[in-house]
Amino acid sequence: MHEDIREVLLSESDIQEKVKELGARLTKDYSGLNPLCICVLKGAAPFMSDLVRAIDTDLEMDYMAVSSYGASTSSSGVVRIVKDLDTAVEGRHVIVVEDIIDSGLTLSYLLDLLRRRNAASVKVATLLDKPARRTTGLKPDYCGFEVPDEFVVGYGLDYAEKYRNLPYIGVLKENVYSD
Ligand SMILES: O=P(O)(O)OC[C@H]1O[C@H](OP(=O)(O)OP(=O)(O)O)[C@H](O)[C@@H]1O
Ligand code: HPA
Repeated sequence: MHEDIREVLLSESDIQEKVKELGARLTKDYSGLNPLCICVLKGAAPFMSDLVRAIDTDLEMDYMAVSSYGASTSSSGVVRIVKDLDTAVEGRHVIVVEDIIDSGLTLSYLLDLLRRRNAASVKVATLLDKPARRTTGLKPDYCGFEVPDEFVVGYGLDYAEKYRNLPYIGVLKENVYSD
């Protein structure tokens, strides 16, 4: 285990088992629909990469990067597109793939945008959901795990760009924040 981690919340095998389960549900729901899976960079990249390999039907992949104006997404709710999609979403069945939904503001913005672009359907698949912090009415359609109101890292999730490569999800030791 990494020396900065206080506690592992979800082990590598917990995550991989859940990814298989979500992949099986998505296979059933999207067979024949050629869905467009949209990865919200950077955090969702490991989940997206594992999830698409657990989906056994034709699909396409695209990537979007967003960032908040000013202090933080959670306070302003204003989101800027840093990298837009290469694919036209009009008429497509879209699955937005996220690592975590916290306040829900990033996703609310993205869902609005995709609906305005006339996607045939827009659903959300997230590995983690932190409902305690939600400021919007947003609920994921496919969710791996609910997590408590703690800052989590690993499997794509970072603190100051670190820990994204951990194969598990954990909570940092207090001294990491003060160092
Ligand atoms: O529900 P919210 O409060 O909007 O928070 C969730 C968003 O925050 C994280 O991204 P972040 O902006 O940290 O970028 P990253 O994926 O590049 O780490 C995460 O990947 C979600 O996109
Ligand atoms: O708990 C979290 N960890 C990392 N990034 C995040 N972005 C929103 N919530 C989190």
